[in-house]
Amino acid sequence: MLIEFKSVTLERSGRTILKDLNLSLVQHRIGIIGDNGAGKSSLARLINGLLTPSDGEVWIDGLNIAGRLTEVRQQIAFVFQNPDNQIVFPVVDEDLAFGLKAILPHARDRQARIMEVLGVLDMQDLAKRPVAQLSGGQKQLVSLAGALCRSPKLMILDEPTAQLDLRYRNRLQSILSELPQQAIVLTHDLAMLETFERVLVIDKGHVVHDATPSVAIAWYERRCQA
Ligand SMILES: Nc1ncnc2c1ncn2[C@@H]1O[C@H](COP(=O)(O)OP(=O)(O)OP(=O)(O)O)[C@@H](O)[C@H]1O
Repeated sequence: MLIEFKSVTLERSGRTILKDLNLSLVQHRIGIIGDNGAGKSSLARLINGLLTPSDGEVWIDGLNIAGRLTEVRQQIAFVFQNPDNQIVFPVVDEDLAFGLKAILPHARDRQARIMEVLGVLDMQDLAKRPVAQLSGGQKQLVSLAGALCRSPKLMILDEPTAQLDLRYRNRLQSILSELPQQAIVLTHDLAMLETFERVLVIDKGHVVHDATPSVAIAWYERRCQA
């Protein structure tokens, strides 16, 4: 997908969060890094219409997303930093099935898809578990499974490794490397992005660096040491 920010400014509660952003995002793997509060999540939420620009426009594949939110959200899966924002139903497979209802009308097909994706994540044993009994990392994986089940055109992952142990963090990295879809990853786990095509550094609502991972990460690390 081609995601374009055209002179986008975002204000919330009277504060300018993002200022006059002009961006064209088309690469298969894009990382977004920056300090806490820099504006990464806000930028990502503009892409699927969870936030609306105060000024300017966000376009996807040549069309302004304003007024096309249902269509845009069918194509873009957003995995939130806090999985509690995403998981609605009390049992894992019920929650995953709900997200699939519009795509797979037959319960048997939904269950097959769910077990396939849980298998990829090596977490089939969680299918019948109550969500309330899951650890933070397991909930993060259920959110990820929900996104993968729907095979969206674009996945936006906000801090996907924040609660994962090393084994699952590495598994996520390998899943991402094989995922056919486009992905935008917001993270403080800089090593995750080494194989990406492009990394943006956000600071105080501006894109302050935009380069290949090795260049952008080295720039950001130097800046953090200064
Ligand atoms: N509802 C809101 N009203 C006012 N300001 C907000 C609101 N939500 C977020 N902000 C502010 O917007 C700024 C950017 O927040 P955002 O969550 O986009 O940052 P981030 O780069 O994703 O941070 P982190 O790495 O800590 O997740 C922060 O200063 C935050 O306090």
